[in-house]
Amino acid sequence: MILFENVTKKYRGTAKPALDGIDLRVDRGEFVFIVGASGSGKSSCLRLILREDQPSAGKIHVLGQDLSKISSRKVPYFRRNLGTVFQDFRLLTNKTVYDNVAFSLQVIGKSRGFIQEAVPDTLEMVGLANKAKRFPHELSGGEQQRVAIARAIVNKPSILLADEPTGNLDPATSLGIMQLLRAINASGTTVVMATHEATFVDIMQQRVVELSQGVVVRDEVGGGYGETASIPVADLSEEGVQVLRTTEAVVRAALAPEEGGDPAAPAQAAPDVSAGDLPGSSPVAPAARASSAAPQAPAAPAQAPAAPAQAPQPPAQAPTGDAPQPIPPRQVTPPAPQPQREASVFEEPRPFGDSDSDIDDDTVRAGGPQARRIPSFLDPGRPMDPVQMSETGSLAEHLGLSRKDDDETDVGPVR
Ligand SMILES: Nc1ncnc2c1ncn2[C@@H]1O[C@H](COP(=O)(O)OP(=O)(O)OP(=O)(O)O)[C@@H](O)[C@H]1O
Repeated sequence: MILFENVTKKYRGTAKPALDGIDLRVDRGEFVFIVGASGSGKSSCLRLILREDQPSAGKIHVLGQDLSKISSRKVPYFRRNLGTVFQDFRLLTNKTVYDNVAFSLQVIGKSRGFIQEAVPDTLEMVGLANKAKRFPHELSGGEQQRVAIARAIVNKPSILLADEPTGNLDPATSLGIMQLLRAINASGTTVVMATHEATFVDIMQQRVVELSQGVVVRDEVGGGYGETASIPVADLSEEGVQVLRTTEAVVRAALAPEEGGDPAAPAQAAPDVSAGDLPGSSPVAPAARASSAAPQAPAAPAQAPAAPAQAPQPPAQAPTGDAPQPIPPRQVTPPAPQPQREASVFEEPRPFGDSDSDIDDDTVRAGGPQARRIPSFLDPGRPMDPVQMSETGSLAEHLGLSRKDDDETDVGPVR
């Protein structure tokens, strides 16, 4: 699907190449993190895949095409197969959410009927069906990134390239974005993501390609960001470390594959971390914080831990002989479950005082005065059937998202 053969990229006026003899193969359906210190060549790599730039030496094939043979005139057609997401969202500020997503289809000449069907479906998929009429400045950062992701996937690209997609987001919001990228990958889209986010890379146990000064120094499946010399350790405050650890506990429980289960299937037992564990929220009980802050410690729950409710899901793809051989997932010990509290890590700040009518009923969880509004497709307990999804190509449908929601009245025709 993506093949780099001895690729070197040297920018004009620079002494050292940004990429130096890279060999890389990414197969269909993979989720690959590209990590490395600032300046190690991650973005250069993505730009070459996108054919925004050409290598100084070596060959690049993407989707079976030799990129050196694609004429400039045909590059836009080639790019229709690739979705891109960036750290800074890059939304059109004078267009609504709906029109931002629709625009990417209009420019490639999709019919009005196609657009009117595809855009609401995709907005549902990213949990923004009820915000179609908003403008970017009326959205939170996480919501803006979800618009950018909707725009990137609305034309069902084979490959999604993400350059630091969570770089401008807080940890809890980033988690929602990672869940979304993972769901998109589970539906069959190959995802290549450049990132500095050690937490997600460590926990998601996907393939990790590490660059150092333009050279691949590590390429492993199920690897972590962890103890790599080329990654700068962030200068975090005590509070920052605490937030990161708390997030790590949440992410581990929500995203890590179950032991012996399918890496593409979401963990069935939601972690017991409430909004109180998240930055900017009220303090939590010491016991809860302690369990979150020490995710590796053996769980010693007072009550029997929640057993996985589902049998392991089938893999999204049959492994190919060319793909790197998976290594067994690392032992992951989620924080000890605590009854009476549900995960609410997907809840984002609601700075604009949304009324309840703004919320899709399907996303409101029953149970208690503080029923949380979690887009159902982001619910870590929600089973996915990637095989079924890939058969129809409709992620929204197989995530159980009905189109009979309030977005039908919310979105208007393309202007
Ligand atoms: N257009 C350019 N002209 C000259 N040098 C460039 C250009 N783009 C990137 N470089 C250099 O190439 C090297 C790799 O840059 P690149 O942006 O690919 O790294 P990166 O790993 O994505 O960094 P970061 O994590 O900071 O985004 C750096 O030394 C950078 O200064």
